[in-house]
Amino acid sequence: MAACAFSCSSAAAVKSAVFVRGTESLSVGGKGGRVSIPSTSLSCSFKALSARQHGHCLEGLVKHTVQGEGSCRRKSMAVVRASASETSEGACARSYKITLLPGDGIGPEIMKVAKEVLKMVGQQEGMELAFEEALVGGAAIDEYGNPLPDSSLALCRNSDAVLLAAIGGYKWDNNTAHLRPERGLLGLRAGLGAFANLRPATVLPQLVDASTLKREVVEGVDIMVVRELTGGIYFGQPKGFGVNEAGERTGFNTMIYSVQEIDRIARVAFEMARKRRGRLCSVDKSNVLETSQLWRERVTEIGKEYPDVELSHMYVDNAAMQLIRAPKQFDTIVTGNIFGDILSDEASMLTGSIGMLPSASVGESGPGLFEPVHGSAPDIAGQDKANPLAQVLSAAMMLRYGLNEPAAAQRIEATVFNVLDKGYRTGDIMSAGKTLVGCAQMGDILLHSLSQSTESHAASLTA
Ligand SMILES: NC(=O)c1ccc[n+]([C@@H]2O[C@H](COP(=O)([O-])OP(=O)(O)OC[C@H]3O[C@@H](n4cnc5c(N)ncnc54)[C@H](O)[C@@H]3O)[C@@H](O)[C@H]2O)c1
Ligand SMILES: CC(C)[C@H](C(=O)O)[C@@H](O)C(=O)O
Repeated sequence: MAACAFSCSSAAAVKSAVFVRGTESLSVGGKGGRVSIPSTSLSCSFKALSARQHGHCLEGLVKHTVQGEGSCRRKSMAVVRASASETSEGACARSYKITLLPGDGIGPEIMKVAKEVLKMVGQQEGMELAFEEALVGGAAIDEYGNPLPDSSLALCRNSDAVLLAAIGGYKWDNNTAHLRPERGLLGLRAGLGAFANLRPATVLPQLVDASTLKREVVEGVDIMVVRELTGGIYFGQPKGFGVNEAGERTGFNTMIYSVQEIDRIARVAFEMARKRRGRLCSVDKSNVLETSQLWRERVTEIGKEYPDVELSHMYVDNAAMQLIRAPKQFDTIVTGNIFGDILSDEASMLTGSIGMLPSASVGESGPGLFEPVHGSAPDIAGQDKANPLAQVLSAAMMLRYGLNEPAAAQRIEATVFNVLDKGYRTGDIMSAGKTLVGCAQMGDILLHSLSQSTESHAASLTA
């Protein structure tokens, strides 16, 4: 596994113009936090969030430790990795262990595309990518009677990054709770400590008309939803089924957040907002819920550390409405687990399709988890109709946020951009005058376009 060090100052260390615009650097975990998302300058921070020189780099997201200025110069980047090996060209190869979790439904179809794209971009960027696959969700229930076998979690934990497709399907919908695919996903997120879920919703110019909303409403939308992922009502105890005084069956869950859980996700969100357009909207239901009252109080308190970020608060019901009414008012949104689940799905429709939205889930230590926002789409599984772009873009987020390989990430994003520019569309984003393709064909087109990409071409899209 890669233990790396890097210190780069490259114009080619790309700022993505497309999907994570302006979010080049982000430290997770607050003061003393251990995860840093790479910046355009590819220097890392640790402890003091503002100390973005070189020095400490994250242990955590990529389990890397900085060892000083790189001695291997590749293209315009100075990169050194403890495990770097010499390639036949004498260039430094960075080695990464990536666990792939294809999961269920359309998962295997879209993962196949993403894997091929990663293989090609790995060659182009001089990375050694070692892939291992494991079962999770329904596929793991079928094989092992467990939606998250210990072996799958162990493999993930021992990776540099985890790329998940999606889990779930009709077949397992009536299983008892511990034998549901969703339980595997939640266990994975918790098991990796991936508490911060970054869900960008960016309307690409090519897809403005794919949205069900009016062009003038969605054009230019660029929102980052920062969703708390390992707390709240999803994990609160007690939960279960019972019987009330009238003898009726009941079901109950507990929505609970601790100060520490709120503070750390708030810091992630403030950092994110600071790197974007400097506006953070915290979404809660503090007019009703005590959990939300604490949430609002703590977010306001943490906000004092970020005087440069404009903080606002909004009730979740209003936020759901405002996202449709005037989505451009939002820059960065921070919210709890269940509100984030719902709002990010809603935000996906601004962009045309949930099939376009990637996500990154990161924690204070351990590898990050990268997955599309969408589910296993059982209604179209096995029909070659799935849009693989959210999966491919999740792979790009993995490269940028999980492996600190922004040039490779940007190369993928530019390729997606190009393919859309040329008019290729899967069914979910199809519009008049465009060319309808299936999942596999979209993969072939991506590979063809990627094979023709050059660094200068990729960089020109971000200029
Ligand atoms: N992260 C995950 O693994 C995840 C996320 C959400 C839902 N799920 C699970 O997925 C299953 C189905 O859930 P659902 O139907 O509510 O949500 P879904 O996201 O799977 O599908 C919703 C709709 O969007 C379409 N869609 C989704 N992804 C698409 C893609 N890449 N290309 C084209 N169309 C796409 C589907 O065909 C469907 O019509 C459930 O078992 C659910 O628990 C898993
Ligand atoms: C499948 C389910 C557990 C999951 C969630 O609710 O978090 C999904 O909806 C998502 O958004 O990734």
